Amino acid sequence: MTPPDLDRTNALFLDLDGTLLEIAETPESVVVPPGLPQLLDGLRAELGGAVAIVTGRSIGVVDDLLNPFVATAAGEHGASLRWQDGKVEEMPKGLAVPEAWREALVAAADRWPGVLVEHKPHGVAIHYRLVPERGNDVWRLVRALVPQDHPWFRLLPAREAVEIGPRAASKGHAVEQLMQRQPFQGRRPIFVGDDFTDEAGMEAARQFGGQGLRVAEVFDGQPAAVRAWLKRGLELLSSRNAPPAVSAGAAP
Ligand SMILES: O=P(O)(O)OC[C@H]1O[C@H](O[C@H]2O[C@H](CO)[C@@H](O)[C@H](O)[C@H]2O)[C@H](O)[C@@H](O)[C@@H]1O
Repeated sequence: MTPPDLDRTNALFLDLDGTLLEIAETPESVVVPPGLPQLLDGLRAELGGAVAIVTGRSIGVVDDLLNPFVATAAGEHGASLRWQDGKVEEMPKGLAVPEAWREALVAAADRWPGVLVEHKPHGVAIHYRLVPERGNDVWRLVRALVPQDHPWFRLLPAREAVEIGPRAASKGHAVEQLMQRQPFQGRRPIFVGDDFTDEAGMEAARQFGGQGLRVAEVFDGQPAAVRAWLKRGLELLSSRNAPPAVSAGAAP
């Protein structure tokens, strides 16, 4: 499948890791390609503001990574939502994983060199990319901590990681929320993602008459190809907006 040409009726919902950014060995070692913040800013200007980052990262980390671009964003898989006017909503407010779980994960990471714990305001991720052979131990531990029927929290499989986060949060719900307000309302959403948690975002985009694009299927698994598509999209949108060229000698 080839990705669609962007047009002015679109809204963009973009996942970060594995979609806009190449996967790195650790969460901190991702590299933001030069020009990406400016590319996102240009798209936002051409799409009347309708560009959102929908990610598992916290919104604070998104700001650090994409600086100086300050995104409309859903962070922690939809547990927090920042609207275009900068207002942040937490869903549900004040809910964070129990300290005892964080401590158990940190203690395990101390015992298992290479296993990393990433704390977030609502949730926590535990990564085993550096030591894939620890994957089973990590999963056993988180399953013991978080019962399947826990009323508030649930496990989310991630790429060489597993996360514990609020049960009520989902990227699909985040897209639904954003689509109900300007500047997204009434547009045709395109959600681009690479991971299990992105599927709900893609489904929500389809429900609103748009598309969900899987990086593996549409972009050969390459974030660079996603960025190239966005760059072409920006050129297309800007050229359609440009005043018609006047050839020499033509009437003004
Ligand atoms: O929703 P996303 O924007 O795709 O974020 C999902 C998680 O991405 C990060 O972890 C993943 O990327 C790391 C850097 O490339 C990689 O080292 C790790 O193995 C991946 O699981 C991030 O650290 C998490 O907080 C996000 O939830």
